[in-house]
Amino acid sequence: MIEVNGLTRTYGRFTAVDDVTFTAQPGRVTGFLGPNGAGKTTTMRIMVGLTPPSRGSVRIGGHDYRDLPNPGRRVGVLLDASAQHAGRTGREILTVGARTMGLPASRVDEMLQMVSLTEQEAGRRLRNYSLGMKQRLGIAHALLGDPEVLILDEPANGLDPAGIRWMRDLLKGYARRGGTVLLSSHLLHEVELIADEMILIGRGRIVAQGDKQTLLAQNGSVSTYAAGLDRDALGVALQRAGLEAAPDGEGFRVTAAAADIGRAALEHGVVLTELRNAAAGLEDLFLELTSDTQRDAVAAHDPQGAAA
Ligand SMILES: Nc1ncnc2c1ncn2[C@@H]1O[C@H](COP(=O)(O)OP(=O)(O)OP(=O)(O)O)[C@@H](O)[C@H]1O
Repeated sequence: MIEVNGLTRTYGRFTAVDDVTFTAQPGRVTGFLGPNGAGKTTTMRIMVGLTPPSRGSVRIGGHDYRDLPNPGRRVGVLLDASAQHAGRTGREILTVGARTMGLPASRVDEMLQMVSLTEQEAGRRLRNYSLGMKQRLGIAHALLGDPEVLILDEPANGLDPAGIRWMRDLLKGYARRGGTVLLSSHLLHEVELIADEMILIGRGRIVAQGDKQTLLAQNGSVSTYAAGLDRDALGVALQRAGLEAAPDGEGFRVTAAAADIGRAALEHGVVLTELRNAAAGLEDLFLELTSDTQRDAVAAHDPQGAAA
């Protein structure tokens, strides 16, 4: 388990991480999601003792990371896949890691196999690795000591679609076996499919957290598109049922569940031709919650403003 409590990091007068509190539970994949510069990397660096916090604390399995005698056996870390000796081969990097952790050399082959790096690729120097290969090696390095906690910063970066699916299955399996996974991303779709829990961060502050359903429900995203054979009659039926409806194309966007709309239509003898979930979804929620922290907010919503 990772427990982050009131974590704050300032640089001069700038606050990069602002009173961040959350828990990543064993058996779950927790996604740490936020736009560029939101404070994800800084938070993760503090977790593993690379950056001191200005305030607050992080406990991993009840301990401060720096107090762990053989940290690689407890916590697998991938912060920057390029932050290894560029002149070493992939195999050498894993071998050094295995020796430091007191693991048998056979573990290196197991890991290379697990991340699908071939014998030939493992013999290449890191400086000649593609970004995706570096990520695979970084994941192998994080998993080397069979730790119970994984902290991964943008692990999907540079992976192709098949690689992303592979990583998703790997991390889900790891969590299913009781591991704690915290992974960051600035891309919602990468996190959405893999994370059981999501922590949304913007400008150093947590703006929302919970599982997908909770996040959507908390933010009142119940919205249904409804259309009927007789548009006016449907409008009257919705109004009489006290449902909030806004005209949208041939039908209405209604702030109500499909069952309530169906009932209203039935009561007034209106034939429905379309009834579907029109909730904005997590993407919109993510952009909305972090809107004042998105540097491209104006350009994205106001193309003319962007051109001006
Ligand atoms: N050593 C430092 N000195 C000054 N500012 C820093 C330092 N390290 C990080 N920052 C600032 O803190 C903010 C958060 O950066 P961080 O790298 O944690 O963001 P991030 O969420 O990981 O972003 P990205 O998705 O772009 O990787 C940024 O504005 C960054 O410039």
